[in-house]
Amino acid sequence: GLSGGLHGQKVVLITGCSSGIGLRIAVMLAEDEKQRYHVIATMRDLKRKDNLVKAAGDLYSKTLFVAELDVCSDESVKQCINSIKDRHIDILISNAGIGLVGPVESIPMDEMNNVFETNFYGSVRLIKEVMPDMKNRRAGRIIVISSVMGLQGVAFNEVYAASKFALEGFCEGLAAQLLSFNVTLSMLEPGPVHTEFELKMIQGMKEKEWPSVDPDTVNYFRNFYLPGAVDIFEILGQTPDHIAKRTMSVIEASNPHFHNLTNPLYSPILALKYADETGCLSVQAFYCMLFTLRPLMNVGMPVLKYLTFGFMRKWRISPN
Ligand SMILES: NC(=O)C1=CN([C@@H]2O[C@H](COP(=O)(O)OP(=O)(O)OC[C@H]3O[C@@H](n4cnc5c(N)ncnc54)[C@H](OP(=O)(O)O)[C@@H]3O)[C@@H](O)[C@H]2O)C=CC1
Ligand SMILES: CC1=C(/C=C/C(C)=C/C=C/C(C)=C/C=O)C(C)(C)CCC1
Repeated sequence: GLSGGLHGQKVVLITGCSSGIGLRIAVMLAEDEKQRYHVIATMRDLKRKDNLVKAAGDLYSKTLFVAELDVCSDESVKQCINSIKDRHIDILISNAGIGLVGPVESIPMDEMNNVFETNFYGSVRLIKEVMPDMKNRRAGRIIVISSVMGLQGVAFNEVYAASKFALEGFCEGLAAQLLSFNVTLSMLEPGPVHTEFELKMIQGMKEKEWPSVDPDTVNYFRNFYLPGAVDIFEILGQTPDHIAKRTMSVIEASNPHFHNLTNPLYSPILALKYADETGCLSVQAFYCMLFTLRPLMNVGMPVLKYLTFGFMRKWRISPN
């Protein structure tokens, strides 16, 4: 069965565990020395479970169990939650998500819908199904994998950022409501993380044609944004392991925070938004870093490095 593990074990359900961050969180919790967690690692397509099963090794069927769950389907979510003993979930980790990069004018509306259906409604659907039981029991933890792009937009990622902004707004309201039921809700806001997400975001974009987009925009995207994004991942990229450790510390905290930014090197970029309430500072700085500084003298990235490493080095903070 999916649950009914050792006495006193916490039941954890995680979405999107076929790869990346979800896979690492599932395995790390299953590897807990004190075996405190009964992990239900879910994915939409069980044919993709091999990497997870291999990473879990001996723990598969001991502390880690695999189940099917597609966050885009009401039926799939209900079926999975109903299959759990007493529908009892102590810790819910909403991780499943997809990226979307490229000039807005080239993206069909149904692709935008799919991103919202997965990243926003996918989390909403899951939380809506699990939350009433947590409220009833007056206990529970919900952790949502958001993104720095849930707090600050990035050029050519408009729709992805919007889906994560939506999630942040939804969860900020809910977190306050849930406190009176002793249920905590926390967001994780990672910057770039080396997963399949990165491959899809960068590799997948290099060969792509943009027939319906004007040449200037295509030029900005291909020759300014993409190399910039490659640099950002190279300079700031974290491992899924880092995000899993951070998730673990949120789970174990007695009073978990609502926002949990995982990458101290990204914080100075985010600080631009909060340093100037008119919004001009961050919009202008992004414009300069992306379109003017970088190509002119190839100083865009040094500026970024100064913003991040320059400020942070003296406090000896590293991305991993
Ligand atoms: N990598 C990064 O730079 C960052 C990622 N994030 C967020 O982290 C989360 C995990 O992404 P990451 O591990 O990097 O990327 P991956 O692409 O490696 O993993 C995404 C996971 O989500 C799953 N998924 C997609 N659609 C659905 C669905 N409808 N139902 C269930 N599962 C689904 C994928 O399954 P399948 O294998 O079937 O496609 C996969 O298991 C996402 O929410 C992402 O937005 C946040 C900040 C930075
Ligand atoms: C190119 C470029 C940028 C790109 C940032 C990127 C690419 C961030 C990626 C974040 C991810 C992948 C989050 C996932 O959820 C900045 C710093 C905004 C400004 C300078 C130029």
